[in-house]
Amino acid sequence: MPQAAANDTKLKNMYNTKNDNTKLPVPDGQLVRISDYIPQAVIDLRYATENNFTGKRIYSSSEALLCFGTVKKLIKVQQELDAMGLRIVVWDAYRPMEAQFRLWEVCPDPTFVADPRREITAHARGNTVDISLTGADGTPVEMPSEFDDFSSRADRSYTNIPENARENALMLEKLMEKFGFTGYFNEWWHYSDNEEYDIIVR
Ligand SMILES: C[C@@H](N)C(=O)N[C@H](C)C(=O)O
Ligand SMILES: [Zn+2]
Repeated sequence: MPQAAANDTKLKNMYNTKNDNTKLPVPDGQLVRISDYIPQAVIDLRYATENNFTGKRIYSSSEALLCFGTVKKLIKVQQELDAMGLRIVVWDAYRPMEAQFRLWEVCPDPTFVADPRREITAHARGNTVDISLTGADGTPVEMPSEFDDFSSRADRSYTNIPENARENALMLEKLMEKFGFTGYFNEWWHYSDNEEYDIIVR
């Protein structure tokens, strides 16, 4: 069987690894731990640390969660990266609305933080991820800016940045789009799944 078909079969047969004894298929809207399905991913959940633009720990848990439907797409992205010796870095994933309000208090600028008073924001839908890349040994791949660099360096015009950084960000963008994600113009790291799910929070 060709590799791509084998991977699809594996995805279709995927079960919730946490409750494996139940053998129940996981609904696409179920929030699952990314690391359960993509062990190669580097989980660096910044809002679970003080290393973020607020300088405070916003999340009590360091688990990076996404809807299973979105994780299935991210698995395909990682499978292509495997062949290049690269790993995804997850800087943020599911973000509860309370956390969105805390980020908004510190940076009430809708260019860089979605306004939680207006809508259920993208990260709170469980289908949005803040992502970068490392090499196989965890060495960061050069990108246009640091995470949450709230300046024009972060936008997808990819101007006034080193050529390598532009090429790397564009490679990631092409791959994410191939598997059903759309990037947010003002932040090269922020991608939403083109599908939305009826989110099931554990
Ligand atoms: C705060 C930043 N990491 C981010 O995710 N911004 C977008 C616009 C959001 O808040 O949804
Ligand atoms: Zn984001």
